Amino acid sequence: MQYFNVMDYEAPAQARMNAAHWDYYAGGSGDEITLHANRAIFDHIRLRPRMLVDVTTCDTSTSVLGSPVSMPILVAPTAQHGFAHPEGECETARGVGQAGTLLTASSVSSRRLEDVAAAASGPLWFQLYVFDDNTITVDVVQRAEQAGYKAIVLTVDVPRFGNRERDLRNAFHLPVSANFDVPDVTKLKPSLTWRDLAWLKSLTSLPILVKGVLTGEDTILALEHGADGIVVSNHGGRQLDGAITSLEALPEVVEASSGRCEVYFDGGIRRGTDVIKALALGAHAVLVGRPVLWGLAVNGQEGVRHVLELLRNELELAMALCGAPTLKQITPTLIRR
Ligand SMILES: Cc1cc2nc3c(=O)[nH]c(=O)nc-3n(C[C@H](O)[C@H](O)[C@H](O)COP(=O)(O)O)c2cc1C
Ligand SMILES: O=C(O)C(=O)c1ccccc1
Repeated sequence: MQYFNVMDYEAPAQARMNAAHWDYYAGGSGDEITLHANRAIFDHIRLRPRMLVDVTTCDTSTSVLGSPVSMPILVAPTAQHGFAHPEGECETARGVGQAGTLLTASSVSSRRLEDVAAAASGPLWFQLYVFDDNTITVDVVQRAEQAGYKAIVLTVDVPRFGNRERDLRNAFHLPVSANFDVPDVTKLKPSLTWRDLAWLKSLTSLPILVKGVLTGEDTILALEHGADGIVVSNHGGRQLDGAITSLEALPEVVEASSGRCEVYFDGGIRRGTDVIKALALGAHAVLVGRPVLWGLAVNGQEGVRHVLELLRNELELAMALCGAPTLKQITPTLIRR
């Protein structure tokens, strides 16, 4: 089997995995309208390439909140990598490190955050879910800081767990996280508000990104409450079905941020040309969720590395064909109005 693009990993990953675990990874909420729209929207955005620019070398390297990475393509937090590989997030971390980029480790993982850090060779961010018991948050944030994670990514689009009908049909329940002793990880704190961001900031000196913002209004609130970065995301179509796609939301978030913080993007990235479109609309970098899990399931760290390397090579080619040999040259003029 040869893998020419990241989609080539999807069916082989499904074939290797338990069916209920596959559905958990693949699925969205409700009618999966937002899940599908996240992909479809990219087809409606067309590029305006420029010609006769010297593209002998196209440089994909950048830095994210100060950490150098080989490409503006990071790994999104996804729960329970143990469904895809016995070594779970430790194996993912090895592959991500080989690709020279950054892993956002989920709160809800098969391996402890300290073990993931020990396996990593590149920078890490820690994704935070807040549960009712504040002592869990205090403990996990301090441990992440201690273990060398470079930022906290607070996910704000799960006041309640989305309606994942595939999981209901499969009678699938998430196992406990290796990180903390919470019996039901889907019972997040529904009373969480912007004011808790200030409390979170008091717990750590790490920068805090807010993940799951889809409006200019919330971008302004996030910045007012001390956010150091935004991740535009609809949670891969797994929370509010019918929510706006991340790509549609991106311009208003970028505008509302008015250059005060780095704006990140996730949802539906499967091609280098998807990356260039998100960057042209103002994303500093993108995060990739499911394709990394496919690579992990098919071929462990090597699969993770290859999925990321495929995207990097496609981005590099797209830069050349757009006449944008540096990331700085990827601007809104690349997008048809
Ligand atoms: C199986 C799975 C588990 C996820 N778990 C988390 C999580 O623990 N925390 C979080 O903030 N987002 C989680 N997400 C959302 C991803 O971070 C990301 O927003 C989304 O997957 C991006 O879309 P993509 O899969 O199309 O690239 C999860 C997504 C998937 C598919
Ligand atoms: O499955 C998810 O998308 C997810 O983000 C999540 C939320 C709470 C617990 C475990 C995973």
